[in-house]
Amino acid sequence: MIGLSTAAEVRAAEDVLLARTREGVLMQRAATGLAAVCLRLLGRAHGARVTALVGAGNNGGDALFAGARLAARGARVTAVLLDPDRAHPAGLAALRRAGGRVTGPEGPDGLDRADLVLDGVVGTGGRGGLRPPAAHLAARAAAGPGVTVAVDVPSGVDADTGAVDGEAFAALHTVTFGAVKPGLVVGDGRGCAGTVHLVDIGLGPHLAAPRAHQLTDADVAAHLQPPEPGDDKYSRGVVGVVAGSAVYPGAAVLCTGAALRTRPGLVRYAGTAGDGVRAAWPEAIVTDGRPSDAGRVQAWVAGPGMGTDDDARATLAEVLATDLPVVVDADALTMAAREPDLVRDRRAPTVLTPHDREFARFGVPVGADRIGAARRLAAELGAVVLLKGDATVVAGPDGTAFVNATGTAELATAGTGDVLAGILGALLATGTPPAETAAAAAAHLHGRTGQLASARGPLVASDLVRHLPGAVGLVRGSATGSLRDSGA
Ligand SMILES: NC(=O)C1=CN([C@@H]2O[C@H](COP(=O)(O)OP(=O)(O)OC[C@H]3O[C@@H](n4cnc5c(N)ncnc54)[C@H](OP(=O)(O)O)[C@@H]3O)[C@@H](O)[C@H]2O)[C@@H](O)CC1
Ligand SMILES: [K+]
Repeated sequence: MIGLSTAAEVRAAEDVLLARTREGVLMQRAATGLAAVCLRLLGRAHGARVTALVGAGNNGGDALFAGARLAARGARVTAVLLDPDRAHPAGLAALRRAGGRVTGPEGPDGLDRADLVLDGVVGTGGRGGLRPPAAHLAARAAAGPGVTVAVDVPSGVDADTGAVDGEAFAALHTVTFGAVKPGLVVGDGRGCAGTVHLVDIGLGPHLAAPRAHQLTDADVAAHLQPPEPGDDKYSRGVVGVVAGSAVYPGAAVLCTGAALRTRPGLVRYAGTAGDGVRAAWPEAIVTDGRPSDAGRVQAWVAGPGMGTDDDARATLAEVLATDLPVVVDADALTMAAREPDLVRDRRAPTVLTPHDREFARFGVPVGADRIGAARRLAAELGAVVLLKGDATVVAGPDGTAFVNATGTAELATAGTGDVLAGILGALLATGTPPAETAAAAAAHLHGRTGQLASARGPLVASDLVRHLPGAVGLVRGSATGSLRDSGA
């Protein structure tokens, strides 16, 4: 699990460490790690052209010291000082000693010929979008040929929320220090940060326990264990699905299939799309009656394609009145937004899975702080909120949050939400992980499935169902190191 630490949490840990280390040690650690990543990206130092955009704070200091290291290895480094009178004095001296050139914001900056552009305008001390002329230089860097590398945080991005209020530096890579900040992996900040590289500067023991996390394949694999010799269809979790309708059985078919393919135990379906489900999934146990006719289940998935009429409302209320975990998706969200008391403070876990428009029906639009928004609704309803997006956010009522790392734009197509709901039902049915962890694991697996299903071209939702067993295998395999990266 990767902890996501806010700027204040990082600063508090830095303060403890600064008091115990010689002056400048932390910045040297940061600059050394930054220069090492730049060298890897450049492939060579000698003759490489590097332009560093340098603000007046310590973020600029990091860029200057890293520039000095690159210059000492033969790179042609130009530092563009945005506020020449306030540039980090020791960093500036080091760059000059190493043979780097220095110019003001109006001077010759080499941006249009640079092999690499370092963004040291502003880091965790920033407020709001970039000011001119930094905004102008950032736009030129993005349009130029150089690899763009943000120092700690892309300037203009809110390190805690990922909000961009105005202009921000568009980085292909971000080298961040001490801990990954939430703003690098969520919201608009995710798009500005590119690939995130974490440099250890020794903060670990001093960091407060993070309240937000990213799961890795290894974390998710722990919830996708193969069956053991004593397992049977009941011990692997029985999922109940209320979804779809006679006219639109598709959602029921996708949701049921996803639950079956995630953990092939037992799926019971109750509703008017029974014929469609029987035809597609003979493995499912189908009743055309009410949820109470379905037999014993361990978690319910309610909502995809079920409609919002009186009958659908009664079905949803019946499921929510049980003491079982319930996934509230799609049409069920519309009904829950009308009547929040249906879901508020149930004793068993409830997981709501809104996209932005569904979220707004609960009263307040998502806004730029997606983690904050999910936490607010989760606390208000006493439920887990899974807020869908490029980087899906999960929040529990106690504020524990997760940001998904495996999302792909290919998942933005009809029916993929029905598949996610089915995966989530399967992971909730065993009741082992806390519901927010199960929801985060479901989002992770859904993303991995999307990556797999779109490896050779665009996907449709039923491709996801077909690729689920492969994705489960991929996640398990990556976790033991036999396949691909860690998934973070
Ligand atoms: N502490 C440590 O030991 C370590 C810290 N480290 C590093 O320090 C960084 C934090 O440094 P920091 O606190 O000095 O603030 P920083 O991010 O440089 O910004 C302040 C400057 O930005 C300016 N500015 C603000 N908003 C702006 C905007 N929208 N657009 C343009 N400018 C804007 C603001 O201007 P002012 O408002 O004062 O006019 C001020 O000049 C951290 O991210 C990491 O890189 C590492 O070396 C590890 C050890
Ligand atoms: K920066």
